[in-house]
Amino acid sequence: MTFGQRLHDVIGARGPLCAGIDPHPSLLTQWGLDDTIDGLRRFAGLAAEVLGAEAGIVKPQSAFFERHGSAGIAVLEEVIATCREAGALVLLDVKRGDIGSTSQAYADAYLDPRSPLAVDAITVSPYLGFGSLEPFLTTAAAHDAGLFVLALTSNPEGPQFQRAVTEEGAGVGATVLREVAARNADATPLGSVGVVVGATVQPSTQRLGEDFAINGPILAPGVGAQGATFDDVRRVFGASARHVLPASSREILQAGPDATALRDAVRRAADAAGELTR
Ligand SMILES: O=C(O)c1cc(=O)[nH]c(=O)n1[C@@H]1O[C@H](COP(=O)(O)O)[C@@H](O)[C@H]1O
Repeated sequence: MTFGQRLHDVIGARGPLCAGIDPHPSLLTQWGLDDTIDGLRRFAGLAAEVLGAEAGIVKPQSAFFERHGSAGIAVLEEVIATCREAGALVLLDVKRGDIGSTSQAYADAYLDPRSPLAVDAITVSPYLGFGSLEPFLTTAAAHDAGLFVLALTSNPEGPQFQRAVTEEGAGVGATVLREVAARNADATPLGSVGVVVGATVQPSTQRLGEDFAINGPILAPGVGAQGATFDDVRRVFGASARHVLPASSREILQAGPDATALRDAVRRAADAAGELTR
């Protein structure tokens, strides 16, 4: 079953919320935990158990695990397993992208089911050119995994490059959207190649040819801590909002460490996200 098919099914069953697991040191402190491997294990363990049982998609942020070294990566492996056993798809946020031969090694690390870090999908960066993503695209297709290509990111610095115009006269972000749409042509019910477009972006650039009808999923981070709301998702994406995975990390996680409060927070977010598909 392709990633697009699995995603379509999980959205039908649980809704489109993408709940992030970002073990920020400040959140560990807020949960009464130390910024140590033990603190990370307890934080991420509870988050994976609760979010994995409620959200359709869970998105661990790799850097917050990597900063604890190899023991942190081992916790990430446990988080991936817990979420998948609980029925969620795991989208690992690693934002990889390199020359083709190196990208192949990254693709093997995250998309080949034989790897201990294999997940359902990862985030990738097209800064080395869309063609540099070919090893990711081929490997993802071979293993029924998914990709989310950065297009118009949620951070305020993004437009400097992403709204620049290429030699062909299109916006850089629009070019990413177009390339992804071509990859998803003919896929049913949903393509396996997604894009990242922040829920915070200003919908001012239709003149650069941005078209969100990519026949694939649109990851929209920025809901909550970065100031965007679920209403913003509807406003930014219009008719394409039903293919959007609104993503929120800190806003949900700060409800812990009480498991019931955390569960309530993710359910509230999942309900609001579900409204977008109606
Ligand atoms: O690829 C991402 O996940 C991502 C892309 C983007 O444009 N903006 C963005 O915030 N993210 C990630 O989404 C998460 C947002 O976290 P919160 O701001 O706490 O909800 C972080 O892990 C970011 O690294």
